[in-house]
Amino acid sequence: MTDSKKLLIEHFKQAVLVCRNGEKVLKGDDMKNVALMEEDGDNGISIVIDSNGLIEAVDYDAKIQEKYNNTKFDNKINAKGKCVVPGLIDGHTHPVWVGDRVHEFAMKLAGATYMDVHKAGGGINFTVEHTRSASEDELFLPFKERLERMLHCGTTLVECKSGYGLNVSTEIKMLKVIERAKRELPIDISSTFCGAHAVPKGKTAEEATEDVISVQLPQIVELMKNGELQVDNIDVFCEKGVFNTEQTKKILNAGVEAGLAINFHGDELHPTKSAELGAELNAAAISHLEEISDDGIVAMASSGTIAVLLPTTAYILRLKHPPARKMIESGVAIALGTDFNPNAFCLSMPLTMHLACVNLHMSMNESLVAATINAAASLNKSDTHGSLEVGKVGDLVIIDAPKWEHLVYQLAGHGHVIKHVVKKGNIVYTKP
Ligand SMILES: N=CN[C@@H](CCC(=O)O)C(=O)O
Ligand SMILES: [Zn+2]
Repeated sequence: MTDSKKLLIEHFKQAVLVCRNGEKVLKGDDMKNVALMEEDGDNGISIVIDSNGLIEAVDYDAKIQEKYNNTKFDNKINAKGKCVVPGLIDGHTHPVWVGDRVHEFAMKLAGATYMDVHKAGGGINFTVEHTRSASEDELFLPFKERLERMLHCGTTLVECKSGYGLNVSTEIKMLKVIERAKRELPIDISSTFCGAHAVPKGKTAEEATEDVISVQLPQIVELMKNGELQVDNIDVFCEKGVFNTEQTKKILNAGVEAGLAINFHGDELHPTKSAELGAELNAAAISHLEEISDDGIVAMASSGTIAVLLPTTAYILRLKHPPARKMIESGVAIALGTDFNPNAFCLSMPLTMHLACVNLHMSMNESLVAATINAAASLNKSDTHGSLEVGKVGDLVIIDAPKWEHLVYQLAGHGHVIKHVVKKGNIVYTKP
């Protein structure tokens, strides 16, 4: 009697493992060299995914055929001439909301800045109004569609924030909608409480800080205790005119006391010494960092805090880009995120990787590392995600091209280039 496995993918041309020796994060020159296997003449490469959806073997066809000769597979894919990369990981999104902001895109194209729109009552506060009055079902449906579109772009693990409630009932509603997606969709989610995403109308920043710490967080902790919510990270928008460094520190510390990992917005529109603060607090990750200081770079390199860079933000808002090269050369680990939100409507990691290459001057290898193992590390998940190594989840993307780089090179071409997306050994998307 032979045991059966979930999936065999065979005969492919390149397997981009990303890591080979269980590395949890890649920095500096190590971001340049992704671990890769190439077919050897007629001997292609195969991957076996076991009945639990974990990677059991990655090797040349001949070796796999010999070892698994008598094994039954639920599914087989002949990937001759194709390439395989790990499932992509989106390190930063705001995907739970209703009420688009296409009108604001027009305003920004006409010259308004992000803060002009925000101060005029638009921006986050516009989305808050719509999201507060939506039911859980009304929030879930567009969220589900967005997650499905992310999956079709190759994303198999995504960080999802609350933050369009700014009061306890709507923040909890958003986090519950995220829990429902975890149950119903074949995508892994790292859930982030971002009750300090903006100062709600009618409150000062000081009052909002107090509300997040003394009202919102304790109720979320109760729901975590009784199993209704499973929240992973705490986030704050640390920015001039939003939450200052002192307020940010208080909220992040309260999050840590509640058992959450620090993963916050900082140094985006103005320098706020967010990088220095995150390093001091041993943050898992800081996002944006367009305005990071030289001291901030040094501090993040020594604390090991991951920089989640969001090239769509600077692109859409015509801001200066974060100094990715300087950060990489100084030893800061870089991850990437789409920053999907009503201001930056981008669900595609391949497009984000392309922008990172062109605008942040990253190489394609660096962009893949940033979209896999380093993004996993920013979510404390690089033990299980982010590379094609034995024992990790069987999440991968099969690329219909002779080199994996076509995923990045073909600008907005992911719909054509991605043939299959596999989540835990299940084929969850096949190009029509
Ligand atoms: N900067 C703060 N938060 C978002 C924007 C959210 C919004 O505008 O709705 C970001 O990461 O870009
Ligand atoms: Zn954001």
